[in-house]
Amino acid sequence: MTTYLIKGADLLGAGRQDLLVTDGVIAEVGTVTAVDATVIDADGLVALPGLVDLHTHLREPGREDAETVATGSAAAAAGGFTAVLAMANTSPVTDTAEAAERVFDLGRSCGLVDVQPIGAVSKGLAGEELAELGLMARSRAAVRVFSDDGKCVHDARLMRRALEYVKTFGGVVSQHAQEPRLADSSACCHEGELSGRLGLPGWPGVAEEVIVARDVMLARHTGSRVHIAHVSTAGSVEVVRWAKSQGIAVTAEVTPHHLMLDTTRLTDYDPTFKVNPPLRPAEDIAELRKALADGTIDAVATDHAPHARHDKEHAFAEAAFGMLGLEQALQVVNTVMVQPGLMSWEQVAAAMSTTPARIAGLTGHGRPLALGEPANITLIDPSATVEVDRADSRSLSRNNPWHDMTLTGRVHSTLLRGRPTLLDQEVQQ
Ligand SMILES: NC(=O)N[C@@H](CC(=O)O)C(=O)O
Ligand SMILES: [Zn+2]
Ligand SMILES: [Zn+2]
Repeated sequence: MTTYLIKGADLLGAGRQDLLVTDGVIAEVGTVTAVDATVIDADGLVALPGLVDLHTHLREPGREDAETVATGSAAAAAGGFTAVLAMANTSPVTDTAEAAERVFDLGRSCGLVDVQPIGAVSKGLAGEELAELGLMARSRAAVRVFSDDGKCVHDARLMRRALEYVKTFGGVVSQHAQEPRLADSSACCHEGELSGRLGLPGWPGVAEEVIVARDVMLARHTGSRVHIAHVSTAGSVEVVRWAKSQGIAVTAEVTPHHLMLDTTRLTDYDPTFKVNPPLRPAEDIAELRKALADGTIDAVATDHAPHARHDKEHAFAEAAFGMLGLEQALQVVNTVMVQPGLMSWEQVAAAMSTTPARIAGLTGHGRPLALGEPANITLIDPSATVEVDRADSRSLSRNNPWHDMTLTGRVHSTLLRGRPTLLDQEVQQ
C-alpha cells in the first residue's frame, strides 16, 4: 500500500501539521520529513475527519437509471465523504437481512466510500408491519439505523414498537416527519403566501412539527433514541431544543438545501427545487442556521435524492421530489456557515463526521485525526470559489439545485483508510 505524506494541512486546533498515512492509519503527525511517500501538498487546505452522511439515496437496486452504488459512491468521494448511510426506499425495499447485505456488499466492492445500509422500519415501507429489524441488526451489514424515509411512520403504535425494538440493540429510528392528514397527496411545496400566489398546492410546517413533537414524547416514553431526518422548520427546532433540555434522546439533521435555499426559488416553477420537505421561508432558514451553530441540530445530512430526467423534468406539480446533495454539501456549509463566521471548522467536523458517525454507530469513522487512527481524511480548500455546473456531477442525475451558483470552498482530496478516493479533485476509481 502506498504511503502518503499530507504536507502542511491545517489540522483544526493543532495548526499546520504534516500527516503520514501508511497501512490505512495515521502513522505520524507533526513535522514529517524524508520518507519514501507520495506527497499531497496540503498548503492552505483544512483537514477534516472523513465526512459521514446520515441520509443518502443511492437508488440501487431498482432505479439504476437515476443512480447506482458506483455513481453515488463517486459523488460521495468527490464531496469528501468516507461513509454514507443508504436509505431503504429502493426497489426492492431494504427490509430484510439479505437486502441489507446486498447493499453493503455493493458498496464494499466499489470501494470508494463505506456504504452502510439503513433498514426499513416497516415491511415494504407500507407502514403496517415491522420489518425484520433484529435480523438486519444481526446481519453482516450490522444495521443500526432504521427509516421509512420518503414516508412517515405515521402510526403511533408502530413507531412505539419500532423504538422499543431498536433499543434492545442500541439502534435508532430516523423519522421522515410528515403527518399525512396535514399533507395532501397533491401538495408540492410549502403552504404559505407564496404558494397561494403561484397557484401551487402546499402543506404547512405544522405537518412536520406535530410528528416531531409526538416522536420525542414516544422517545421519552420508551427510553429509546429517535433521530429527526431533514428538519426544516423553526417550530421543529423549538421542539427539539425543548426535548434536549428534558434529556430526551433525540438527534436531528438538516440538509444543505434547507440551510441555503428558500421558497423564493419556486417563482420560476423550476422542478429542480421541488423537494420533500419543501424549501421553507427565509425565517425558517435563519432558525435552522442558528440551531446548527448552537448544537440543537446535531448533524448536516445531504438527503442526496437523484432522479432521472423523465421523472424530474415535468411541470412542477408532477415532478419527483428530491435534489442532489453529496458533491456540494461541504461547499454549502462553508458558504453559509463557516465563511460568515457562524461555525468553526471544529464544529463542521462534529456536524459532518464525528456526530453522524456516533448516531449511526459507525466506530471506524468520525475519529480524530491523531496517531494510530484510521486514515479517513477530507482535505478542503476553504477559500476557492467554484461556479457549480450540473454537467460536472459524478452522479448519474442532473437535479442539482446549485447549478450556476457560486459557492466557496472546494474539496481537494478524500482518503478512505489511507487510500485516496479523490485526489486533487479526481475520483480514484
Ligand atoms: N427528499 C426528497 O424529496 N425525496 C426523497 C425521499 C425523502 O427524503 O423523503 C427521495 O427518495 O427521492
Ligand atoms: Zn424524507
Ligand atoms: Zn431522503
